[in-house]
Amino acid sequence: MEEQYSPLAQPILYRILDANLDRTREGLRIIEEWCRFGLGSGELAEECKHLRQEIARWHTMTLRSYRNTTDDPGTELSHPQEEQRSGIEQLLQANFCRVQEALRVLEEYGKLYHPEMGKTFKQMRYQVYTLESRLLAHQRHQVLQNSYLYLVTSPGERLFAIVEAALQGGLTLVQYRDKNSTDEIRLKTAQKLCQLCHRYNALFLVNDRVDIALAVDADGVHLGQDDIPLELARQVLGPQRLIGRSTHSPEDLKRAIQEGADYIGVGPVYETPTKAGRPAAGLEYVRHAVKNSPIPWFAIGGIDMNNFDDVMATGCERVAVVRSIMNAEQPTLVTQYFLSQLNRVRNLKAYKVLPN
Ligand SMILES: Cc1ncc(COP(=O)(O)OP(=O)(O)O)c(N)n1
Ligand SMILES: Cc1nc(C(=O)O)sc1CCOP(=O)(O)O
Ligand SMILES: [Mg+2]
Repeated sequence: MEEQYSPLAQPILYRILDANLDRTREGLRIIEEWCRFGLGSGELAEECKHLRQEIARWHTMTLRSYRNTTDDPGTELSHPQEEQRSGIEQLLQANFCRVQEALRVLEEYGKLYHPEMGKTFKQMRYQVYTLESRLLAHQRHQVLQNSYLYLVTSPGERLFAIVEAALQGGLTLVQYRDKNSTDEIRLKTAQKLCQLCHRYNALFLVNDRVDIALAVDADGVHLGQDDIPLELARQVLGPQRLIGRSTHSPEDLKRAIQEGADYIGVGPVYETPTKAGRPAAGLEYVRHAVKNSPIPWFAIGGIDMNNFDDVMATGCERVAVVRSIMNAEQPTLVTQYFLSQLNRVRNLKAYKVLPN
């Protein structure tokens, strides 16, 4: 790498560059390990590796030779937040932040070192922003793919306690549904629920309201047939957030898939007081979804422990419930029961005891 002399005292510049080259390489390595071992995504891991190699080309022996760790006051500095990570989400966020900050430093100080360095590191910073979005999207889709039980909430004094109990039972997908509260309450509740779900690495979606989903940084939104068009929601939310769509007929199902829904609701399987007035689409429509939906879908409407086996007998693998969990005396146990039964059916299919 050719060097250009700068007015800044050379050892200082070289130490700044060395420290930040190190920081970006380390941060990217941490992210890469998650892409590889956590997400099993060769493509994302390869991208991190490629970036690390690009950065390594700038990390010359000359720059490294100016390192002076013993006299660096920065090695002693640590923020309490660096000592603790609440989960993988926070760990990744902290490392993306660290990499992006260091790339910005390299972009600015690099201009004093080499005519190409500023431009190169600016480009890399944008590549890292894109990587962060892709990783987040990948992670969300993966959790969705592995979610077989979906809790759609109803308002009530025990809302947070019930959702937390269900999360403790292994729930990974939650939708906040509240038809009557003021927007002020909806926003506050959504914020709290979102934090709660993320603490358990579960996805959090908002019913109907794209604006609230965005405001609380939810993982996505659930739209009904009478809500805003999916295309518009996608424009607002971007490609990395999830969009679910209710469907009540084969035509709805086909359209939702064509419009790019990430998952669909299929129902009501049975008439239900939670959605009073909507006629049941029935098990026949569930059988149609079994054969025709290439994307994840959840049977919904009146599903409880008594009729669960009938629903599963159609070949359905995922269910969404409101009352079965929200009205349960022991939401953790009910969640565990549903999850174990859903698991059992999938295992029977995997071992060919049941047809796929
Ligand atoms: C998973 C899931 N499926 C269907 C619905 C119903 O949505 P919608 O038709 O928009 O009715 P409301 O829930 O808004 O009354 C859902 N919420 N979740
Ligand atoms: C919110 C909702 N949507 C439905 C649909 O078919 O689109 S059925 C439904 C209510 C589901 O509540 P419960 O589990 O209490 O019957
Ligand atoms: Mg709706």
